[in-house]
Amino acid sequence: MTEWIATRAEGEKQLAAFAPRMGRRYANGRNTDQGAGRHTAVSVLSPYIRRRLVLEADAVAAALAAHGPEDAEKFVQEVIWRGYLKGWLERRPQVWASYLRGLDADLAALDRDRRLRRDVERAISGQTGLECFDAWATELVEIGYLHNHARIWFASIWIFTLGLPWRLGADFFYRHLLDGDAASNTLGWRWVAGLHTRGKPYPADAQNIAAFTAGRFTPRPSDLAEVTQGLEATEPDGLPSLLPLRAVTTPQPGKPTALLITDEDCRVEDFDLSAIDIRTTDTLTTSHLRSPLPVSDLVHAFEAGALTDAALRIGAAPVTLHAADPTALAKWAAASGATQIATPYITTGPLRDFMDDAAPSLARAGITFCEWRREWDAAIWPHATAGFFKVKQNIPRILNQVFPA
Ligand SMILES: Cc1cc2nc3c(=O)[nH]c(=O)nc-3n(C[C@H](O)[C@H](O)[C@H](O)COP(=O)(O)OP(=O)(O)OC[C@H]3O[C@@H](n4cnc5c(N)ncnc54)[C@H](O)[C@@H]3O)c2cc1C
Repeated sequence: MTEWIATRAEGEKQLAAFAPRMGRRYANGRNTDQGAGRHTAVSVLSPYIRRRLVLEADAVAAALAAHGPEDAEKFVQEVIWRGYLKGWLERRPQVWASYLRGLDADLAALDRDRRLRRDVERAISGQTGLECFDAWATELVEIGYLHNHARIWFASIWIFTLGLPWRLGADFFYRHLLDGDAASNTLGWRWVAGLHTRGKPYPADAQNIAAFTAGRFTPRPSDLAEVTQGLEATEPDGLPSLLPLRAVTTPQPGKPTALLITDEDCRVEDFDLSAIDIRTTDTLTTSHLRSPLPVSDLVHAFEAGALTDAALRIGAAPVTLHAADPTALAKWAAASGATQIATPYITTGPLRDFMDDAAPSLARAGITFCEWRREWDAAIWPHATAGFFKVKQNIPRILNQVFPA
């Protein structure tokens, strides 16, 4: 089993080690899934980037410094793709809410339907008999990471060959991926299903799998379903309308403050902490909120390590709150005399939902919930209104905003 060290220092060490490979080598090799323990053509930085133990801006700066804008283009685009998906879901949080409703319905069906339960159990335990799929299911559970191409093939086979409900597959990923992220995961599955770029589902193809797994897997074409249409018909109303970005209240200097660290962003030292009057600092564990089903121990362990590291870096004792009762947040802040909670911006997903549930008790206790939003997000999200193309066109402007001359 891979040993994951969930610290900023480890993430930055891996970033530095991968920087020489962020140029043409990445562009040419990134689509090949070499298998567990051999993912050297991609960075495997996602568990760090997901928690901002490594910043997107630092990864992009390293690529540009080592290779220049032309050769680093692919790597830069992939990192910005993450920001695009995050921004897209910020502008359409209804898609997250409908995922949750659909997942509840799918889990209820799983309880009722013995055959569905058997088929899902076979899929997630790697016992379908389809060698590549079974190997990816095992890699995901044992290591907590899958190559991007494997995620795409796996999702396509889950939906179209095995005919299983897509949200149960997304939930399986979310419970096991160390980089599990509401936007990247939900929208990744929706993209494969033909719900993101509507009408363009992704068909897993036997030849393509053989070519891009370096021959490790050679499924027969007849093993895989021919995909003639996606799941668009399940959402006849199309995509919900675009909402404005959520307004943010920034922490006020001078007000007694409870500083909250979550695995949404484990680099609180980047914000001007000296300007605020911090009365208490705590970490909040939230990984269990990813799913109604149990979340992998690897995910919990990575979160615990990241939170401890984040607290120690700012000289705070890593005291841990557990996100269970939303009213506990107001009690925790009030006990220290704080009138505001300060934390890095919380994006659409389970933690945001928890904070929404906490809002009434915070209001009753006179506590303002405040967030810092990073320049990286502010630069990308306004462009994340439709397809990636619009963001891609604006990459020079985005980079100018993040790295002013
Ligand atoms: C069905 C499905 C589910 C996915 N679920 C997640 C998820 O929960 N969390 C997650 O971070 N990514 C997810 N992805 C996107 C992508 O697969 C991973 O980000 C990538 O494989 C991470 O590996 P890496 O760090 O080696 O990537 P690299 O290729 O080294 O890329 C560098 C960084 O760019 C970002 N990135 C690269 N490709 C993508 C992409 N396609 N979408 C979004 N960001 C990208 C990541 O932050 C990554 O760490 C999903 C993709 C699919 C198809």
